[in-house]
Amino acid sequence: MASVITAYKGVVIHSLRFGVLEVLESGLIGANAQGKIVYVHDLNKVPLASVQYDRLVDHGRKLLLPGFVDGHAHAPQYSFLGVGMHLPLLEWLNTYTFPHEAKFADLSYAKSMYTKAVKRHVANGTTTCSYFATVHLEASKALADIIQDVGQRGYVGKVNMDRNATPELTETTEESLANTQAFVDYVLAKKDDLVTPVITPRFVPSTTSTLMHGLAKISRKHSPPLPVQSHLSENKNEIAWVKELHPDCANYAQVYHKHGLLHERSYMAHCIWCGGDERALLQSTGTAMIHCPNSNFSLTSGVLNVRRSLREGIKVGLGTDVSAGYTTSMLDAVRNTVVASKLVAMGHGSGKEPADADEAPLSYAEAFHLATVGGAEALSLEDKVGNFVPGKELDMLVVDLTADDSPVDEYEHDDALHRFQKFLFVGDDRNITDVYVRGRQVHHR
Ligand SMILES: O=c1[nH]c(=O)c2nc[nH]c2[nH]1
Ligand SMILES: [Zn+2]
Repeated sequence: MASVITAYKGVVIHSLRFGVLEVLESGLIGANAQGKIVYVHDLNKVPLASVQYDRLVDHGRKLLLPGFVDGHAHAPQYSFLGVGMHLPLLEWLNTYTFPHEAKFADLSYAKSMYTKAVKRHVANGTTTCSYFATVHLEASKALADIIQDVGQRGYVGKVNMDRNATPELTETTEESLANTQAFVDYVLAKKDDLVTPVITPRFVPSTTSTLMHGLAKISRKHSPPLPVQSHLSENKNEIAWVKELHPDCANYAQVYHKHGLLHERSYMAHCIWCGGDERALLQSTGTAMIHCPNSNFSLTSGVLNVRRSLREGIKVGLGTDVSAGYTTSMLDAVRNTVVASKLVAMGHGSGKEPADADEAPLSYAEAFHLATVGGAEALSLEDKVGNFVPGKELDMLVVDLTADDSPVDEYEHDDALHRFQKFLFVGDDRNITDVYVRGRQVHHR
């Protein structure tokens, strides 16, 4: 029997290629009962009467956009979102992050905080999110359960730390590996491909060589390997510390590589200060960068030259980095990506190379591509999400610029692209009326 098709009518805007948007003023997206996109039509060319569907949802002048992919967020850090923005990385970790993360030993506290965090990300239009949990096994399992209950597409990792953490957060190497294996087994036993376990060494200073080797082994036991997420070259003091800990390695990225942690399903937050050799290593291993500009400004870490990384063939996605970044909103990541690229264009990029000052800033279409398709590529989800290409799954936002409490005004002279730009730069979660993941509605306001 043919699958039931639901057709969504509205103003369809999505990114086909870097900087290339498709805009359908009168668009129609069809999805089957499994949530797969079966067609996208331009109703100015194809009459509605000729299209097959079982149910029509008419969103009128509302925008239909692909959901955002947040490539890097710390779910426990939602508990102090907006606090501590006056400190640089290492001081911020010791003063705020570690004490707050220690509280996730308490499972009922963890469940309550993780529920708030995941719902807030979804309400802001993040249909796919890659989360760090904490070192705690039970709380990490609870985060995976909550992502599944809410219906978000989630990548989730139990964090590993067996050195240079506070006593409450320091695991033994054996415990860290055993609990990671238990976490992976727990998530895979769900047999739900919306929830994926991720190997999550916090960063080089907090993981010993033995632990890094063991984690790589857990990842590479699978084919394709389990995803690996971590932090790389964020802050100059952090980089100097890594050099002290691993004097035999030429650079920071080389430490992960030497331990087997860079492969086609690895993605690293920040990468601000990566030199040419490190970037070449990321490119050749298929490791993606997750650009988190709000975090990079907030912790005074630096400014990544995104266009150069893309030109060199490195996959780039965007992240909020909650709560070194002070919002769950990927709209903010889009805006700050544009701002960071303008700083680079004005010669203020980090790890400067002569070409920096000639770099063109990123356009809104390019930044939106990174927040959707780029993130999907970074997480190896490009065959499933990122845009509305038939065969992919329907992860979609319905955006109403005329919502009662909308922060945006629209006028008769605003065409679809003007309205889209207004949402990107002025809109917020009040404009996001509905969120769908794999064709299932997971949020409505
Ligand atoms: O932005 C960051 N957030 C963190 O929690 C963290 N841990 C190590 N390095 C980090 N960077
Ligand atoms: Zn982070």
